[in-house]
Amino acid sequence: MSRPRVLVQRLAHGQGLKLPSYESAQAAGMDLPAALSESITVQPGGIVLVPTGLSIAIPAGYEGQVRPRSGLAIKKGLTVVNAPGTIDADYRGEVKVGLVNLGPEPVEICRGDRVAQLIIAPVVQAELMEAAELPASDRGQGGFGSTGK
Ligand SMILES: O=c1ccn([C@H]2C[C@H](O)[C@@H](COP(=O)(O)OP(=O)(O)OP(=O)(O)O)O2)c(=O)[nH]1
Ligand SMILES: [Mg+2]
Repeated sequence: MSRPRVLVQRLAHGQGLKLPSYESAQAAGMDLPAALSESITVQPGGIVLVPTGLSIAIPAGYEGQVRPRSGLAIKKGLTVVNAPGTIDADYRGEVKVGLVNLGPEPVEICRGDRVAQLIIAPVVQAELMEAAELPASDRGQGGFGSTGK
């Protein structure tokens, strides 16, 4: 499968940091670095918006998803507060990572730490068509556990 080309611009405060890359042959995500000038500590329950020092241009028909790294989430409780974050193809601002500390201890984040991962995925834009009635289905209005445990 051909790879969509994503342009990446390193911002001034991202200079010197490693560009995100796929760390294994079939990795789905590229880790995003924290482009902090100095370390920060996220208190339990605290939310921080972490710069990556990167702006990207994703081709039309794709999106970026900012997802947690499982190691950080499971070991420390540090996860993406709006997971999965959405990077629109037409967004040219800095990619930022919203993190929340769900763990019991403060978590320190240092410059260069890989705090989340970026997935490039195809998207479709639908056409909404207003209708007075919807076509019947077997499920109907059943949901929220209607099929049992
Ligand atoms: O984790 C994220 C989520 C979003 N963004 C950037 C890229 C995205 O294209 C833009 C808008 O995101 P979203 O649509 O989720 O936020 P919004 O609150 O709806 O803002 P807007 O009104 O600007 O769309 O913010 C990030 O850098 N990181
Ligand atoms: Mg939006």
